[in-house]
Amino acid sequence: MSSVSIECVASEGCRIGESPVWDEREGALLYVDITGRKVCRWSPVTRQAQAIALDAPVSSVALRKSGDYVITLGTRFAVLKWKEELVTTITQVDKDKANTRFNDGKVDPAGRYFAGTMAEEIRPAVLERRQGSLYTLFPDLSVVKHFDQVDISNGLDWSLDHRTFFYIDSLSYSVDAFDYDLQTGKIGNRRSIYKLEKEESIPDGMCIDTEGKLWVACYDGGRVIRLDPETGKRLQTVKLPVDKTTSCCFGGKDYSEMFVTSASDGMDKEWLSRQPQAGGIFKITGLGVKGVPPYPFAG
Ligand SMILES: O=C(O)[C@H](O)[C@@H](O)[C@H](O)[C@H](O)CO
Ligand SMILES: [Zn+2]
Repeated sequence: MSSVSIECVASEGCRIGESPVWDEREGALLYVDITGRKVCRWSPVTRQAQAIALDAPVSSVALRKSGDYVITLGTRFAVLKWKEELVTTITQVDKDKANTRFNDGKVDPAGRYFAGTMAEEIRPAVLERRQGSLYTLFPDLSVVKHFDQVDISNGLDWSLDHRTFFYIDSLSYSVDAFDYDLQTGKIGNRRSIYKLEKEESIPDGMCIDTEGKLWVACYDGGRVIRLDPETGKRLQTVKLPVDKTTSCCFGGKDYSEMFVTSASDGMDKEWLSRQPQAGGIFKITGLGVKGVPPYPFAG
């Protein structure tokens, strides 16, 4: 066994850190602070994070083939030009809903941007239920809704053979799988592959490693867990020094390091004083596995 070590690399304290993505072109880690309304880019060279402030909750960020980034902002898909600090709306979803916003999103192996919505939270994990939907933004900029009735649309990724889509609706306390058609982007045959145990609390963001195993950040569980989607067994638990771990991705050299985002919203003074790194970004080394580079949006 290699020895796992954990370091807090950015302690600026996100309100809800989310959507970590390794940007190989820049050699930097992208992430968002949803309620802090910022897209951030952390450089391992300067050990500093730059941030762009936005006018609405920004819940995910993804690479774009032609350069720039794409983001989910409020209920909009948008383009973010980093240097110009310019946001251009692509399209809006949930037009029939007054109180929703996008949450987690990720690009599929064919360059389609998947992202889901949820009702605005009254406080963490407390919200009007079944208001969310899962959407895809296609490279031609059309949008398809896959299903509705989602509580908190969250982590997503694809199997290494691209034939399975993994998805988390947090309040189901389950990690689900769908059959995936890479040609069309269609999903079907939903089933649960893992139910969280009590102390693991709420499943949030996730990513896949090069052995096809899933890593799930457990919100209020203070950990990431590694799951075998074939057997439904948990293979490993890595505990972090903060409770509100929200998402994870691989990055750094050869995608051999894991980055974990966290949140501080919903913590009182006493809780925050026990966990001063809440809202920080953590780097885990020595896991002995690598990740899959993120796919860029093809539109
Ligand atoms: O990080 C996210 O995905 C949500 O935006 C958060 O609000 C939490 O996950 C949620 O509160 C716990 O389920
Ligand atoms: Zn999340």
